[in-house]
Amino acid sequence: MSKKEALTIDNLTFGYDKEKLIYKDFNLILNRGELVSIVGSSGSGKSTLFELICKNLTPLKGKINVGRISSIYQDPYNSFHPSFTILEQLKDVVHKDLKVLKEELKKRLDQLSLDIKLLDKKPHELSGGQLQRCSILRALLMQPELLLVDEPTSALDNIIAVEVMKLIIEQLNNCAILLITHDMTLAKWCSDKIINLNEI
Ligand SMILES: Nc1ncnc2c1ncn2[C@@H]1O[C@H](COP(=O)(O)OP(=O)(O)OP(=O)(O)O)[C@@H](O)[C@H]1O
Repeated sequence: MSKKEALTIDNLTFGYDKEKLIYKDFNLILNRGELVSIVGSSGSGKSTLFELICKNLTPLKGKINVGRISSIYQDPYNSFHPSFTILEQLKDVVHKDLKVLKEELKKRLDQLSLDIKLLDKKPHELSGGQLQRCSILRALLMQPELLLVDEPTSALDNIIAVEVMKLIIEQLNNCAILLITHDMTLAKWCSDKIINLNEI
């Protein structure tokens, strides 16, 4: 994998049932700075692709090479530990001195319309939208090479959703983004390339 590549998928073949393949000799190269959207009807294999990239599933054939990944999922309650505050959990993934982290956070909190006081709360004390913005914040602080984004704005209202997508896209200087979405307007607006799994 060259330095500019964040993800390479070579001849991926996979099906939960070997007789019923979801991917057959599927190829994808995603370079840093690119955003590729994955669209397709329900059950077409969008989440399965993320599971394969995260190595939670093993290909039947083919190879996936990937650098440091962070993910933003639809349901943020599953991605935070219920017993710790948001700040404690951000500190754990970022490995930065608290003072340095707080300086960096000040800049990002405004962009995400998040009040600093929320950081001292535990996940269940936040609304779904607030917690989703915290999961976006955490993913961005991790400085991944590949950002996996699954319907990130479904829990947000429209105005915040556009701001949040803009903030995610600003990360393109440093990393590649693979976006799962049902929203074709959003995909057309932000993607370098759209892969329709109904057509592979
Ligand atoms: N753990 C599993 N075991 C067996 N089959 C599965 C498993 N997970 C998903 N599938 C099947 O694999 C296919 C692809 O599922 P996947 O969840 O990747 O689709 P999707 O495109 O993400 O769907 P949606 O848009 O509804 O979230 C579906 O037919 C699904 O029923």
